[in-house]
Amino acid sequence: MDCNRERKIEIGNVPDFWERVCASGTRFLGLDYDGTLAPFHVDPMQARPLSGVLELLRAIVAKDKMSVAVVSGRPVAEVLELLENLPVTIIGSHGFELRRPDDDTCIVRSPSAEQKEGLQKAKTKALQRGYGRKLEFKIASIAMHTRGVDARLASTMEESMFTEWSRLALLYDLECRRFNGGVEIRCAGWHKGDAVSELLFHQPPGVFPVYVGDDETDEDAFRIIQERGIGIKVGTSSYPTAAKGFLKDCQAVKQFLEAWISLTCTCGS
Ligand SMILES: O=P(O)(O)OC[C@H]1O[C@H](O[C@H]2O[C@H](CO)[C@@H](O)[C@H](O)[C@H]2O)[C@H](O)[C@@H](O)[C@@H]1O
Repeated sequence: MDCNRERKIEIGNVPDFWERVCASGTRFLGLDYDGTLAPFHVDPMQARPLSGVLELLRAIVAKDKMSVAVVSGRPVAEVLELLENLPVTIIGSHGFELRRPDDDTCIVRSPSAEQKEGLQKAKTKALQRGYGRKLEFKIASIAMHTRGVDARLASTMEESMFTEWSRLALLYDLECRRFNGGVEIRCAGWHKGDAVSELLFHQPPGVFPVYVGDDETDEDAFRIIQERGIGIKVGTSSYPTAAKGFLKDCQAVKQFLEAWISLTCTCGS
């Protein structure tokens, strides 16, 4: 990896981003997966990082594997497969799973009995509507995917499940959230932001956190770090965001990673 060439993509809305990162003694980088490291694809297991991104991640991890984490709504096992077993901390299932780079075991937060009952009812509701083939079952949530579905039908599906699942959420300590390409009902009380906060607790005091993500679920992480670091939103926002900076798309994220590497080479990590 060429460390000597300066490559600094501009971070929208934060013109002094690289100066601020460089001025910090230690940094932590949190990266969302879908829509951030990998462009969307109708088939979730075909959503691969852009060419060259895995190599960049390997270089960042080789420098300091404890200062970076991939934070996803996907199960850890899927992220690990898509990242070709990259030895990096992975937070999966919106924070409910954690896998450390040196440990094959995955730490899982279990939903309560009440939440499990609610998820079961949520499954039944979706099956009754005939959406079974669009469901994804995870440790603490059920997602209904609509990518690839005709836009009007997708909207009908999303609205109906959002309404039904929101009712159930109130009764079973769950929450219903929209995401890019569907709707998800998931356990309340823990999210990406909490999981990132837990990781930061084990970082050196004064660490400067940067978090890059594209989706509504990343807002929890943006909020957690906003007082002490910088959240970067990928793409344009159709809702208010707690991120301070912006990157256009996954290609821009790749350029960001290149700049991050050259930065840690020139001003230390
Ligand atoms: O937190 P993320 O890493 O952004 O994960 C969010 C969801 O990503 C996956 O779904 C999304 O990407 C798929 C592949 O491009 C796409 O088909 C789908 O429409 C997107 O919503 C994943 O399947 C979900 O489990 C994650 O929650």
